[in-house]
Amino acid sequence: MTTAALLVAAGRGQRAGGGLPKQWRPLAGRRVADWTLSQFRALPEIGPIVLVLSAEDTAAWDEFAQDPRLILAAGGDDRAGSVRNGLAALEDSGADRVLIHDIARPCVSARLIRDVIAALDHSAAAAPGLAVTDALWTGAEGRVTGVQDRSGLFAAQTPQGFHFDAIRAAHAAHPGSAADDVEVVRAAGLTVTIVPGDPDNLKITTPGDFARAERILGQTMDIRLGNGYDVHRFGPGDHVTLCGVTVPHSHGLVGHSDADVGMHAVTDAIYGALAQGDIGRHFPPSDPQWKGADSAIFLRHAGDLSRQMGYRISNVDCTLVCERPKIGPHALAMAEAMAAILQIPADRISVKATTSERLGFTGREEGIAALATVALIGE
Ligand SMILES: Nc1ccn([C@@H]2O[C@H](COP(=O)(O)OP(=O)(O)OP(=O)(O)O)[C@@H](O)[C@H]2O)c(=O)n1
Ligand SMILES: C[C@](O)(CO)[C@H](O)COP(=O)(O)O
Repeated sequence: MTTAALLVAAGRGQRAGGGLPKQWRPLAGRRVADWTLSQFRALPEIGPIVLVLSAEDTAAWDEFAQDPRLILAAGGDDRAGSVRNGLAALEDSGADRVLIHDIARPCVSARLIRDVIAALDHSAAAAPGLAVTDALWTGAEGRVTGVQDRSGLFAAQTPQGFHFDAIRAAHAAHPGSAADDVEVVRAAGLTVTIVPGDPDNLKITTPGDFARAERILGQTMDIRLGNGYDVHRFGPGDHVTLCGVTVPHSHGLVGHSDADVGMHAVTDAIYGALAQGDIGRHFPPSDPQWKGADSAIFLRHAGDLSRQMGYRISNVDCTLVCERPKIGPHALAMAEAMAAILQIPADRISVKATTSERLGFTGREEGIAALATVALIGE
């Protein structure tokens, strides 16, 4: 079975205000759309992802066209039109099932997505619904005019899941507007299974919803910290390599690789945050192929592993401990070198130095020590 995700992101977000359409506005450190996308990307059960964009959002088209995982489709006049265009874009993708989701629901959980997929094993259509728990009134001109029986009422959420042929046929047979895709398949005579919804899976609709979504995402943020420490002794030579930068010096550093003590500490901090051992485990010093190796290989591996495990590097702080050489004039270049390897902005990396007041092995200039801390954030 191949399950596709179809994310509708072509709305203008007029009720949310704020100038920019709501899906492109920041939320807890990323854009709303990035949160939603990353929830689907992270699940191995999800195959192709269609992102439906408005023709007006030209910067988004340029940005997402670079992403090989995504199929882009143009938005329609309303949500249903956007869904139809997204389904057409999936025609040759081999998808048997599709989950249709509002990009404006960034707090969707992996649990909910999986529950909808599981329900599709025994139903051609399944969607999350929240049983209404508040009393319901009718009202006019600011006054209650009546009460409404709430029994059997549900608030509809997304992702709404369907067998692909069924939803394609239903939309073709009912090409008008509809509040959601459940309405479309019901008009085509399908039975829809209700999966328990999630109160946190709100649709950002009005300005106040941003603060609520931020609180929810803040609570569920998966943050991992790691530390790294390394030491290399001085030996003969005329330069040292520190955090990827060649610094002229009266001695070199001795090691199995290029002895880049700073980069080793940062690499170990990333492995530590991921609970994936240390450099020695991934690149054993007993293995001759790493003799004199460029430590960028180690750091790149740790950065790639972090992405594969679903974490982005939030920031890195590295301290070099030595009397000499002076680090300050090279600190920015060091941050930039490691940022290029890790594919993160240079202002998320700090390299600084301290002496040990001529105490101990660093004080006696027998070698250089390095400490590093990293923070990883689950995507
Ligand atoms: N022509 C449209 C209209 C809506 N949507 C998408 O449908 C989802 C649910 O719609 P809604 O919350 O109403 O979003 P907007 O239409 O952007 O909001 P508003 O009605 O306030 O303008 C959103 O992810 C929105 O981007 C879409 O892809 N194409
Ligand atoms: C699809 C939906 O999110 C289910 O609750 C909802 O129908 C979208 O409604 P809107 O009027 O487009 O916000």
